[in-house]
Amino acid sequence: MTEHAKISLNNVCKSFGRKHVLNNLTLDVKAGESVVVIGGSGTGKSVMLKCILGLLTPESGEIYIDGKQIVGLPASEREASLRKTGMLFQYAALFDSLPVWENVAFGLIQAHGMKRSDARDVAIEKLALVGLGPDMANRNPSELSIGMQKRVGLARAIATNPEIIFFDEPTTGLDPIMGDVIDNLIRDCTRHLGASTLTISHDMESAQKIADRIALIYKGEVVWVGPADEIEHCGNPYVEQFVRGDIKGPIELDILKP
Ligand SMILES: Nc1ncnc2c1ncn2[C@@H]1O[C@H](COP(=O)(O)OP(=O)(O)OP(=O)(O)O)[C@@H](O)[C@H]1O
Repeated sequence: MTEHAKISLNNVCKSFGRKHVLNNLTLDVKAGESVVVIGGSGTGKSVMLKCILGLLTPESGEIYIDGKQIVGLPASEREASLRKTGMLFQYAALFDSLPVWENVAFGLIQAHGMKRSDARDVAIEKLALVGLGPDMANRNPSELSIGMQKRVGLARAIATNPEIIFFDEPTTGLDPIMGDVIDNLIRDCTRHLGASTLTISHDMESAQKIADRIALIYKGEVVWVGPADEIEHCGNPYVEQFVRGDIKGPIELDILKP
């Protein structure tokens, strides 16, 4: 594990039957750093995130969260490490049965035992950080646009002031302008908190906006990792093909195989 890494994956392998999805995947996120993992469909990005969140168990390798190795730990100990993290899911994944403020305050009340009235105050403060006024607090999530739901999801992800935040395809399903708004909010909110973030994305433009470093994964391996502003001129053939969106190059599409 790299010194000061907040998240560290070391030679992580995960297969389903004979299909090797993660192949010795190694990646670090340092304190205060934003790392975006990009890659095509089916390259293992979600499986990587599920291994970190303990929803899948790798066959081998180690995963450290803030220095603590979590693979193979009993659920209660793993959950204790994950309590210092926040997460924004792909489609915000809000509870329709709860008003907006309670969605934001959910972790504060359930995992941190905060009094409901205090948690509501924190929720309103976090909603303000993502540009939503107190009039939103009692609304039902199903009344909101997708962009607003993403903002609520972001407010929830930062509600506990987590040191580590995971973002799963944060701009998927948004128009380019709303995508840009969400990218800016992600960048500003996470910098404001000093959080370390790991984001998975298909979207190069979004990755370049929010990342300090970008990692490209292909067939469950990191084939390039480097500073976001170097990606366009790095000379790596996998990156060049991905950036150009070209069919020709070392990246094979399963769908084109005979
Ligand atoms: N529970 C599972 N059982 C069997 N195979 C799985 C399971 N979960 C994922 N896979 C396979 O693992 C591979 C990687 O999937 P993953 O969802 O990580 O891709 P991804 O890079 O996140 O793609 P996308 O960007 O399309 O979401 C795929 O071939 C997928 O079918």
